[in-house]
Amino acid sequence: MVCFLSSCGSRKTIQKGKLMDLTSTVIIPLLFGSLGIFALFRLLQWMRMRAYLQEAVVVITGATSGLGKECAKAFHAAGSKLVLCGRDSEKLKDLVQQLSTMTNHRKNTHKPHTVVFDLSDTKTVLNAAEDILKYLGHVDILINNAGISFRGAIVDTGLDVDKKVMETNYFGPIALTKALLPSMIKRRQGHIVAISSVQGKISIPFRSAYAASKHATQAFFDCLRAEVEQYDIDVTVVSPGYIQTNLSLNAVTADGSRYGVMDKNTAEGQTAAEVAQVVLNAVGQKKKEVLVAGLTPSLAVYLRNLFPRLFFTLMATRAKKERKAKES
Ligand SMILES: NC(=O)C1=CN([C@@H]2O[C@H](COP(=O)(O)OP(=O)(O)OC[C@H]3O[C@@H](n4cnc5c(N)ncnc54)[C@H](OP(=O)(O)O)[C@@H]3O)[C@@H](O)[C@H]2O)C=CC1
Ligand SMILES: CCCCCCCCCCCCCCCC(=O)OCC(=O)COP(=O)(O)O
Repeated sequence: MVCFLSSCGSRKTIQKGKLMDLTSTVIIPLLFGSLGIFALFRLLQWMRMRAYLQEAVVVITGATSGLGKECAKAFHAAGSKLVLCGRDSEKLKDLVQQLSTMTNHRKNTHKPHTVVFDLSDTKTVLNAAEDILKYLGHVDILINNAGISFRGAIVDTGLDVDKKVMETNYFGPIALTKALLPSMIKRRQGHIVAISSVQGKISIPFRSAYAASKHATQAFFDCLRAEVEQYDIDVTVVSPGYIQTNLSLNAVTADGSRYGVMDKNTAEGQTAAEVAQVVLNAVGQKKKEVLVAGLTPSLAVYLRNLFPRLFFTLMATRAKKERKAKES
């Protein structure tokens, strides 16, 4: 019996030794090897992204404010050649001045070009596209960022207001995209980005024109992605939740006037600089779509798709509550 116990003990010791051998000869080298390969892969991915953005001709609409302005800073710092678009030439000049003071010692930065046009006027959009191609020869990355929001009840809203939001958020960006697309197809190279919204995936009360324009944006650029893949052109749709910008201040209301209120959700949203970094990385990694939102807006998207009846009930309750708050 004593002899049996001692043989058991020594077998356990041998097994323990074998396990330690296996850990030191196989598991640890395998673990470190995999970590090394992963780190190398990420480094190569990062280098490829940096090379892609450096010297790329990047057109950004709505560069005078909020997310567009922060995207301008992020892409400028990455060494891209910018074409900054906006309606206000003074604001664009100020931004160029601001960018010229941002130095990046490790990168060659470029003085941006500016183009002034109104997205809701298709003729000026087409002229702008012509000018961009004339002066820069080609566009590598188009960031359709400019947009306006809306606040109002459908029953009170004139069709001219719906059209204005649609012109700015949908027809303007698609006109610019269509005008630049043939040159991208010819070069078999290009990247088109649409800054949509969580409201391109869900619809909330008193945002009809805005949510409709963002749903149309999502649909158009999803179709485009499929159609241009054969020409090696990439399409990225970015869907942010609330961002701390002037979007609510600049929103139009049912009668076409400016809303002029900084909403609590907007003021408490993500910073525009944070979202601009997400846009930069999404473009660098050629992502097809990105949802960049807090917990509630993100869950709302899943709820809309998985439990639509519950989502519709919640939205109806929200509409009643908001109407009551307005009346009191
Ligand atoms: N802020 C938020 O919570 C969210 C924003 N987004 C989207 O982000 C994008 C940027 O908006 P954001 O930075 O937040 O808002 P801002 O109001 O701060 O910026 C909007 C930009 O769009 C430009 N713009 C508006 N109308 C026109 C027009 N007719 N022609 C040309 N340019 C125009 C503005 O120019 P100007 O200075 O001349 O007015 C401004 O540069 C929009 O597409 C918006 O829908 C998406 C989700 C959330
Ligand atoms: C924690 C459990 C949550 C479960 C989900 C309940 C669903 C509640 C509804 C939430 C609605 C979220 C709306 C998000 C809207 C949004 O992020 O929009 C981004 C914008 O484009 C903002 O534009 P706006 O003009 O509306 O300020």
